[in-house]
Amino acid sequence: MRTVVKTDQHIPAKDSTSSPQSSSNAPIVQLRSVTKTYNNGCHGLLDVSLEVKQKEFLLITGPSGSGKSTLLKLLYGEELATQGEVIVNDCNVTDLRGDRLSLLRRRIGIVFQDYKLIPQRTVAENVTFVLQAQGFTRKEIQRRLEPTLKLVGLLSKANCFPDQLSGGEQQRVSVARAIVGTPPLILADEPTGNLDPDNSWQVIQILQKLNSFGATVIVTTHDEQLVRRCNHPVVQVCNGRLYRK
Ligand SMILES: Nc1ncnc2c1ncn2[C@@H]1O[C@H](COP(=O)(O)OP(=O)(O)OP(=O)(O)O)[C@@H](O)[C@H]1O
Repeated sequence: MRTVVKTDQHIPAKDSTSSPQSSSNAPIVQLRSVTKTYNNGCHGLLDVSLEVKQKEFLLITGPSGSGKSTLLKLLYGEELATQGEVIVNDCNVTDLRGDRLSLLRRRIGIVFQDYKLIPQRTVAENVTFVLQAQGFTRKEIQRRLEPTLKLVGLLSKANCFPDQLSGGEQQRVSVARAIVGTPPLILADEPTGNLDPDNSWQVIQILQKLNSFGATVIVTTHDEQLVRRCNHPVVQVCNGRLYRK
């Protein structure tokens, strides 16, 4: 059996005024004594500290309602911490608004649990939509599209619409959309939540490939079997508190 250790006692936090990190061993994500209390008084996270180094592949596990999604949402500024500091790419996310928050999000690929695909757009359009919004040239978009669809095994489905795809295929479109801009940080919220074991493993392998190319990957899952199969570092969230497994 694995030992469970409270991370908020064991994971060091760095000074918030530190200069930009350049070493590949530098943290890309830091949570320092973070508490998130929602407006209705519900605690999403309680006094959580965590450091994730560049190029790490971290799994966040825990039961439904424990705080996994809250943790990821704090990292891309969808939710703001009630207390503590959330540092991503040397930026204090709590202080970011407007353009500066958009800039940070461009450097984060997000795989949503419910895919969030646009039903009226094809696979190719769903994947390239974000690049267009970010001002990539048409040539650059075309250069990126084919290898990305190939990587997720959907080249032959480029012109299909989401409702013509299986759940696993739709999830892989959402993975393609998250990675096509080659972000240094990928956050995947239950990317295998609705998938069978084969499709789940396929998605994990795609994320592992991106990780081998240098991306930091953080994946939430409640699938203990998948956690054992992956053999990556794991932290567990229980009732809003974080433990290292
Ligand atoms: N917008 C919100 N307003 C109020 N409470 C919320 C909100 N979002 C989440 N919560 C609460 O915060 C706690 C953590 O929720 P969160 O979605 O982070 O859990 P989770 O571990 O991701 O769950 P699941 O595995 O079911 O997705 C839960 O008690 C939830 O009810």
